[in-house]
Amino acid sequence: MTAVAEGLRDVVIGTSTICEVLPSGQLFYRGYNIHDLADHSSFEEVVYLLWHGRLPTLAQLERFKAQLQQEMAFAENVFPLLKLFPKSAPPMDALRTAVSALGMFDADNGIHTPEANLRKSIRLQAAMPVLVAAFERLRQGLEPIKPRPELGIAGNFLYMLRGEEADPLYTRTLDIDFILHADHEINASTFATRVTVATGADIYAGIVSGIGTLSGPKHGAAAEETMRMLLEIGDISQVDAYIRPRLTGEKRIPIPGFGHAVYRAPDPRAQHLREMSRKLGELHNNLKWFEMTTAIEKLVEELSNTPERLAAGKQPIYANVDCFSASCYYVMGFPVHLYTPLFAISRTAGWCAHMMEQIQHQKLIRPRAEYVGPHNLPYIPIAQRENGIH
Ligand SMILES: CC(=O)SCCNC(=O)CCNC(=O)[C@H](O)C(C)(C)COP(=O)(O)OP(=O)(O)OC[C@H]1O[C@@H](n2cnc3c(N)ncnc32)[C@H](O)[C@@H]1OP(=O)(O)O
Ligand SMILES: O=C([O-])CC(=O)C(=O)O
Repeated sequence: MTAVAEGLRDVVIGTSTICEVLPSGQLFYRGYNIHDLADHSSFEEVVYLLWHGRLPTLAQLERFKAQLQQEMAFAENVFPLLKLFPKSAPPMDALRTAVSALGMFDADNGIHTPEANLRKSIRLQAAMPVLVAAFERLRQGLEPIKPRPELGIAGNFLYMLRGEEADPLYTRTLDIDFILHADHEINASTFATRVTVATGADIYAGIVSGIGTLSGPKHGAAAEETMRMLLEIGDISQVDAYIRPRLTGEKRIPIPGFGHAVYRAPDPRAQHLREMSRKLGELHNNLKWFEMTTAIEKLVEELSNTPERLAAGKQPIYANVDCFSASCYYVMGFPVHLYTPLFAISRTAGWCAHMMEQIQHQKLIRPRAEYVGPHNLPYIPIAQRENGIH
């Protein structure tokens, strides 16, 4: 058997035309630079790009937005179920369960034609923000609000969460955040969705796998962990005392929001989020979290930029996409437990694009493990086994 690739690092699982991640710190969706998309595009336009492989014309985008808007009420099928969940349920668990149930209301469930998969993707993309906002209101003891589809995905999400139309600056900030989080090649959750549909399972099953996989702190929950760390540190004067021992002490503890499995240079998405965090901080006259994150960033880079690490071919440890998302969301007033669901809303775009591509490939994904356990043990009948010696 070939050499073991722990964590499948740098293993190429197939070809794709969706997303290119370069270790040198560049990111492209369908060949378009993430910087151009973040500066000029809307989330809906990026979803169209990811699913259709080309940027839409104005008429195509209007038609696509209308399709998304039409499906925003679809999520209401599972509102009675959301009401049964405990208010203390982790929102990612609620989302995973709600999406799983929603599939049973979709007439296209189990139909695998490209047309049916596109219709389901539109329904899922429209449903995710509605489900997240509705469950958050229920958690707060409030009734879910009916969507206002004409506000678009980001605007309607903010409206459904707060019961009032959001400031256009907030809507645009969230829209850019969704663009930046929409896709990232074969990250863990996208891989999980591809593995799921490669068996012939439905894309609802794939999204359930994706949500479950995104919920871990090494992946999608890193922004929540970053914010909890910022709150624990409490003040910029405490940054050094908190970070230094975790990076250089006997027992190393990973710093959330830093490091990446592919990038060996700064994550190109972080620069947009850093700037957004600064602007939001200025707007609210609350630069505390931005400044604290920047101080951590400077220290982590400095402490990881050692001659020993560089000699061993390791790079400084840079901020990833989750690092400055934390302070952006906090200043925008989102509860910390909503940060990962926000990620799931945007990543649905990438998950669906990858699942639709995977279904075209029609190849089961089935890697191997190198077996290193014992061989050929004698089978001892249960009555003769003693204290684990058998
Ligand atoms: C959307 C996303 O999923 S982005 C990632 C979100 N996750 C996080 O922010 C959690 C914190 N980060 C991490 O745990 C890691 O960086 C991961 C899981 C993302 C990537 O892990 P790996 O691929 O193993 O990282 P990599 O091989 O580049 O690590 C190289 C070295 O840097 C260290 N390192 C990497 N990230 C960190 C970090 N956040 N804090 C401290 N040290 C780190 C590793 O311990 C390793 O050092 P060593 O070889 O001396 O033991
Ligand atoms: O690509 C990865 O491994 C993680 C990541 O940045 C993402 O999913 O956005």
